[in-house]
Amino acid sequence: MTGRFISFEGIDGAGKSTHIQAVADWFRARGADVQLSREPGGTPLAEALRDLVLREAMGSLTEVLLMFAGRRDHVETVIKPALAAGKTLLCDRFTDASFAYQGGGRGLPLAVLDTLADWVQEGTEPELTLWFDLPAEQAAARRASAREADRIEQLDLDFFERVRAAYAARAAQAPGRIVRIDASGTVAEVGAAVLNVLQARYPAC
Ligand SMILES: Nc1ncnc2c1ncn2[C@@H]1O[C@H](COP(=O)(O)OP(=O)(O)O)[C@@H](O)[C@H]1O
Ligand SMILES: Cc1cn([C@H]2C[C@H](O)[C@@H](COP(=O)(O)OP(=O)(O)O)O2)c(=O)[nH]c1=O
Repeated sequence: MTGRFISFEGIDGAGKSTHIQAVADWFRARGADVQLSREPGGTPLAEALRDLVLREAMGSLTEVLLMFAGRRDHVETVIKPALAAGKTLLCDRFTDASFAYQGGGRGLPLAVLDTLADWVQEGTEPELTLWFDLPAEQAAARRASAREADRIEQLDLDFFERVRAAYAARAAQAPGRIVRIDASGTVAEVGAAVLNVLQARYPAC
């Protein structure tokens, strides 16, 4: 039995977390065994690494190695077993975030990221990625009224525009997997766009 692996991406404040629960409800209403997870994090070890990476000052290469170290543990101990058990695994961020943040934002060479992704994922890849796309300025305004900024969220608008551009480049390379959601509308409008994608993608559900 092989489950479904769906990831949620976008710059901080784009609205991923707001919509992931509705997607879980949509699949559950259709009989799926849904499991939610997130990166960085998703296992006790990876959550400990998340605390470090979002708080401690470090270089870009250290940052990406910690992201992929956590991802390896997550893939091995959570994602692969969930898919083997036929579950629908919804993950708040996955490897596209490393290409966007550490590749686009920090400027690390994409060849390094490709190698890390090959080693760490061993072919485990989302079948669908919902990319919540929003201008950096609008995302920053949403974040400002919602929460205190962590180490990465404190970076400037230019950083987040580079991250956004890197997501766009990833989407252009994987048009069958990554679906862009215009996240600039109201919560209801964005939610409707998400449901449209699900209905088109899983008509038999
Ligand atoms: N479409 C929207 N319009 C206005 N505010 C929104 C919208 N979607 C989410 N928000 C708010 O913006 C903030 C960030 O949303 P969140 O879902 O946490 O983003 P992310 O998980 O992508 O960082 C939250 O306070 C949320 O309530
Ligand atoms: C998975 C991943 C996340 N990140 C960053 C994006 C976010 O700024 C941060 C934490 O992600 P996230 O949990 O989505 O933050 P929030 O719920 O506060 O929006 O980690 C990377 O830089 N690289 C990665 O590979």
